Amino acid sequence: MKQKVISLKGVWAGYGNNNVIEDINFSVKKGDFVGIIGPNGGGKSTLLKVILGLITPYKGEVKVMGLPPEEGREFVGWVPQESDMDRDFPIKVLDVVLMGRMGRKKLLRSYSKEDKNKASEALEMVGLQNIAQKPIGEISLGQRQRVYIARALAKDPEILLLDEPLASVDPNTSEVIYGLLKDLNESSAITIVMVTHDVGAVSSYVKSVGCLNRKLYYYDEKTLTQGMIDAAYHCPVDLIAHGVPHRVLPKINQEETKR
Ligand SMILES: Nc1ncnc2c1ncn2[C@@H]1O[C@H](COP(=O)(O)OP(=O)(O)OP(=O)(O)O)[C@@H](O)[C@H]1O
Repeated sequence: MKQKVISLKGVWAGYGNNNVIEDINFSVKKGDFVGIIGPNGGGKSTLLKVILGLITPYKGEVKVMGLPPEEGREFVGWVPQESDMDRDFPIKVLDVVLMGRMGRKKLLRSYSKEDKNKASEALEMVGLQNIAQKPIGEISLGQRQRVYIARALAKDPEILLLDEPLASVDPNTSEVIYGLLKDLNESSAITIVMVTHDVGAVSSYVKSVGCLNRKLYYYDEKTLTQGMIDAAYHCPVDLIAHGVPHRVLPKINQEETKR
């Protein structure tokens, strides 16, 4: 049986008195590619932060690589949501990727030759080695997203967590990046958990899916049922998006849609 690399048991978490996610029971096996979808404010980012140990749950247990998340995140590459950045900030693409190496040791230190090699390899993996010396503010949004993925890969992660990596990226670039993630998952056996609003991408690229709206509807299967979607969104959502038909949606069972 494949090793569980992430495991959450009876996890409740939120901010102050605002409980956001409820009774989450969820595990991810090595080599899986999990897509997490759900409505705005449903708690998707919160779930990722719990896995990273950035938020301590009110109750329940979280393990990453069999360790408490603060220790397990040593093995996790993290691609956060694109945030506003100062385009004039004088930092080069390679410097951004090198930052991924800092997470490996708690102490600040200067970069070693190995760090520099790993950063260059990561840039090569995302096809951007040719712009290593460009200022980060001068590249496109799609390239920047690939740089952030390279920063996560520079850490040599076992697990990659991505929070809507392709929000506001054009469809062609999205396809390239999803293809890259699929390849990393298949050829480098990196386990991936990706939050996305892109149901079409979920249907084409991931191996298992979950819907999160305070509660997680996840059955460790390749199929996403209309029942799961309706339960999470509390309203019918058309799964057949972006012209990608029936990849994950089995024939809708009338009984299930009524549930
Ligand atoms: N730092 C914070 N402090 C207080 N409340 C927060 C904080 N971050 C998120 N929340 C609240 O927690 C709830 C869930 O937010 P979260 O970002 O996890 O949802 P999400 O599913 O990722 O949403 P989206 O799809 O819009 O990114 C929201 O009501 C949000 O306002």
